[in-house]
Amino acid sequence: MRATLGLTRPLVVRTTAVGDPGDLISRLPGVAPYAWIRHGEGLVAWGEAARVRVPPGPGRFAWARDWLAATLGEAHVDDEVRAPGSGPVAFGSFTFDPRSAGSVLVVPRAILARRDGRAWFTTIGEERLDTVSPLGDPGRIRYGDGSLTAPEWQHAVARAVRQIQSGRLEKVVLARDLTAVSENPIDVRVLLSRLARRFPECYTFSCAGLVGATPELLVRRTGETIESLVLAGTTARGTGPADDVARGAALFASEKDRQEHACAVESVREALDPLCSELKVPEEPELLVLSNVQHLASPVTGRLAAGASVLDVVEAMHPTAAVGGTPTRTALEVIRELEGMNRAGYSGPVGWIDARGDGEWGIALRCAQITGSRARLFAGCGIMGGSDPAAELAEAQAKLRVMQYALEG
Ligand SMILES: C=C(O[C@@H]1C=C(C(=O)O)C=C[C@H]1O)C(=O)O
Repeated sequence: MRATLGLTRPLVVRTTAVGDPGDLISRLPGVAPYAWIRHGEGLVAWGEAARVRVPPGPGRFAWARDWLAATLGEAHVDDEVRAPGSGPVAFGSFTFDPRSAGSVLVVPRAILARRDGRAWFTTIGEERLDTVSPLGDPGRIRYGDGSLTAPEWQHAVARAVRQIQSGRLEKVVLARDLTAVSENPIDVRVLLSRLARRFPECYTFSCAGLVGATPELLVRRTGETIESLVLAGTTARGTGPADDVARGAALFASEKDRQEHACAVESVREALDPLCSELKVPEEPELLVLSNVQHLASPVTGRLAAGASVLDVVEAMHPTAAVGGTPTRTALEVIRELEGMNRAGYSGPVGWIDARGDGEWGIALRCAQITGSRARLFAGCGIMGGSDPAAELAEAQAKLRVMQYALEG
């Protein structure tokens, strides 16, 4: 059930305060990096003190929680920082579909972190900071169709629209994939630095080969406080400032996008309400402008009623209607029927949790699964009764450009 990778048990963990480490990503020593960075703050990590595949099924989050409790609970921890993300941390990626294999939790051997002007370094066993290997450029990239060609995917969108119009469901998110092969092996660190530079307001992440920059925070838990940023409703960036503003205004005025957004917000409210003594959901969304697209966004905050860890909250929330649909169960069926692919970790929860139960988890969007010199890129769109398949394809392509940029520079 669990791999100890040659380390003695219990894990011996030490966190020490360090001076400003500079750019966190440039401190990653080599292959298989872990990362969670926004505006230059967050965690980078490497090595594996413990790693586990989480078995698929409805009880997967509870299983992961038990594994974590057993692994981190018995650790000997010397933590002079005592902040969210100090001491031992597990990075994780869960598949979108509870039936799919591929969910994983990893406790790295070394974690370098910065938050609110403090920096620290956590080690499990003998790990040092000084072994950065040279970065490798992926070279030329060749793209190929994923599971469906563009016309096939548009056809799937049209079928979803008909199902919505017939009353089977209200909203469904349909995604597509694209394959890429690079000339040289892909150095994840190169992708991470490009993403963090171009999308500073997104969460640039890396966990077990799943790499991306997501704008969507599923949940951050800091003690009793939780925060979430719900996104749904998208338009392209304009050709200039005036066009940008006009497109943003049109997004706000679009009945279809407002309704699509309302479905996502409602799903988050329903999931969080039973866990919270206080929950603030804005009445009106705001606009989140990224370098490739603009989204309707609703920042939600809450106070947890009783001792739920961030993973408990993730369990209650996933999948929100930002990536599944409304109603959830029917949307999952329609996704399985129409998408023709396994989403794997795309649109699943990705993030980290510490031994106190604090952590940050995003929805794995604008991402790719990287294996050697191959990448599988993903993007999806919320489909409503009034959706136009060609417009949805264009939106998916705009979202795919995030990872195309990361690969090509
Ligand atoms: C599904 C994706 O994005 C989601 C869908 C959105 C939409 O349809 O408007 C917007 C943001 C995300 O919640 C994706 O990026 O792949």
